[in-house]
Amino acid sequence: MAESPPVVIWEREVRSLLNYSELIQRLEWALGKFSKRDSAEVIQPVRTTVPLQKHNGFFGVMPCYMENDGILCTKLVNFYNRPTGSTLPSTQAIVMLLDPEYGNVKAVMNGEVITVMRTAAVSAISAKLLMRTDSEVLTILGTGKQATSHYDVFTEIFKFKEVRVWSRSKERGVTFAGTLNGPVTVCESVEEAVKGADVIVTVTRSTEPVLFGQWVKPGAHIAAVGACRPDWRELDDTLMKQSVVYVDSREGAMTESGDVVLSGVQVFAEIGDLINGTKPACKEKTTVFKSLGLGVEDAASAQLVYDKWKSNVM
Ligand SMILES: NC(=O)C1=CN([C@@H]2O[C@H](COP(=O)(O)OP(=O)(O)OC[C@H]3O[C@@H](n4cnc5c(N)ncnc54)[C@H](O)[C@@H]3O)[C@@H](O)[C@H]2O)C=CC1
Ligand SMILES: O=C(O)C1=NCCCC1
Repeated sequence: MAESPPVVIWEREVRSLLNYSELIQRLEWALGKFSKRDSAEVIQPVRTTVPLQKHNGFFGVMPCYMENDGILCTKLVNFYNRPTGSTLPSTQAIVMLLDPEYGNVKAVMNGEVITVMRTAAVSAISAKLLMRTDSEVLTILGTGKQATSHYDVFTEIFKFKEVRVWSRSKERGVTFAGTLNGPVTVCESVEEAVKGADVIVTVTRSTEPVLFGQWVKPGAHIAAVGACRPDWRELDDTLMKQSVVYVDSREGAMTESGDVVLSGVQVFAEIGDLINGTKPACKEKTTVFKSLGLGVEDAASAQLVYDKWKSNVM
């Protein structure tokens, strides 16, 4: 019997099928499985990245197999360091869900929505586990797509008294603030934005440190999302060295994170270790969660989209 052609689930539909509360649950489940290093649970190599030198970008391939759950998936993602003012997209992605037994592609999905939402949801998981319970001030550095998704999930699941944003251009900061569903303070400098902040999200395309340890309040939690190449930085050595460092994947961090590799710090634990209860959450210390993005996050998110799509059509 010939298999059916893949279903195509595109941007608007993916967005309508995903919500942060279900996504967070699925991602906690997936990250916990990932950190068990049990090949029947998750096989997920570090992303293969091909440089697109001529276009100042990278092509990433992110496969993942969850045997016990029958989930086989890959994401193809292109990401670029576009010059300021470029109108070309900085990230493009598709996610493919396959049948592990038959081998066919079951679904092809828009990957940009999955990427922005799952990344923000994982940062929110890190904050749930690592920020102090009395946290009041959230700062977001960067005003792109990830800044929006991080604002959305952090304000949906936590109650901050103040949210601050910073962009290299004040004008962009003000424009960005106008797109959000709530009040934010637009700051002139990173130092002003992070002074006294309890939680700091870095979502820039910078390749040099933008956040310096001397400005960060002891005990703050930092979700560091940009700088996904081994020679790129968002955080300086001082901040890395004064923090307890958590990552999504140890192998990924040692291969892809300039903040980890170039500062020479030891990774303390994976977020999945916290979820599994095999490593402690050092909430009283300054904590950095270095996020790079994992195929297992895309696989869990895509399966959620597919399950919900199927339940709608049946
Ligand atoms: N950890 C993960 O799982 C993922 C990480 N990323 C990374 O997150 C970062 C943000 O992604 P998007 O919001 O999609 O990008 P975007 O292009 O939509 O926004 C980037 C932001 O960074 C700012 N920026 C650019 N160069 C800068 C510099 N030198 N210093 C300070 N700010 C600068 C831009 O003005 C803009 O506000 C990127 O580095 C991207 O590669 C993206 C997807 C997943
Ligand atoms: O996980 C992802 O997807 C990405 N991570 C870093 C760079 C852009 C895409």
